Amino acid sequence: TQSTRPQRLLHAVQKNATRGDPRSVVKAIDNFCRQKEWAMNVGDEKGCILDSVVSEVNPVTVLELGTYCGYSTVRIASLLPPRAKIITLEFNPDYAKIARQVIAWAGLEDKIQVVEGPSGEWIPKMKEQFGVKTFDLVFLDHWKDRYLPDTKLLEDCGLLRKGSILLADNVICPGTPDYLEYVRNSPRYKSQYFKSHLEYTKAEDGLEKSVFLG
Ligand SMILES: O=C(NCc1cccc(CNc2ccc3[nH]ncc3c2)c1)c1cc(-c2ccc(F)cc2)cc(O)c1O
Ligand SMILES: [Mg+2]
Repeated sequence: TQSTRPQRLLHAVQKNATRGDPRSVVKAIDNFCRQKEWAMNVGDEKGCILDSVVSEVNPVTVLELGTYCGYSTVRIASLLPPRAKIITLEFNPDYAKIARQVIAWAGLEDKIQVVEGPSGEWIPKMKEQFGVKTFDLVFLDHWKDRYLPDTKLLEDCGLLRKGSILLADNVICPGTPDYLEYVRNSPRYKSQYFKSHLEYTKAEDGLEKSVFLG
């Protein structure tokens, strides 16, 4: 039977990256996507912006919406302080299966919890299921029409505190117009756009960083 793109991406990691070396896993995925097949990882250019935001925030609790193959999960987790944790939600079970193996290859299982299911169901359960009080950083990279409803859900569930950072991928391509309008016009957020390019291409894209003001 034909393999899937996530399976081929995992094989490229297992072939080219060093076990236990997260940066080599990131490099192997970027090389695979540049040389072999495009895939919807945040990529190396936007990934550097992600790295700088993570390093600046130094989060203890991170929520990622949309794991895919675990590229940004590994990128973020490799920068976290020792006791910090990242919970990453993935709706597609096939993606989750691959992501767990990519994360294991990077040796970051202890810092990452991959949770399968839709954000709309899991966000209201974060406190009771995972003992989360609030998130220091949320990375939004799932279905683009879910960014706004899930942001409102995070607010309503009391999962954001004064100073929590939302970092959203793809605000230009594919685009998240309703989300952008909300975080840029709401008095409850201070927003900043980081212009970049769609992963592995010359098309414009960018990340929107929004600070929750409480
Ligand atoms: O659409 C995108 N990513 C999201 C996505 C997409 C498919 C499946 C899932 C299933 N995972 C999922 C779903 C719902 C969920 N709820 N909670 C968790 C959760 C997880 C997620 C995307 C597209 C492009 C892109 C494509 C084509 C093109 F030409 C230009 C650009 C570039 C990106 O960087 C992208 O991130
Ligand atoms: Mg994305």
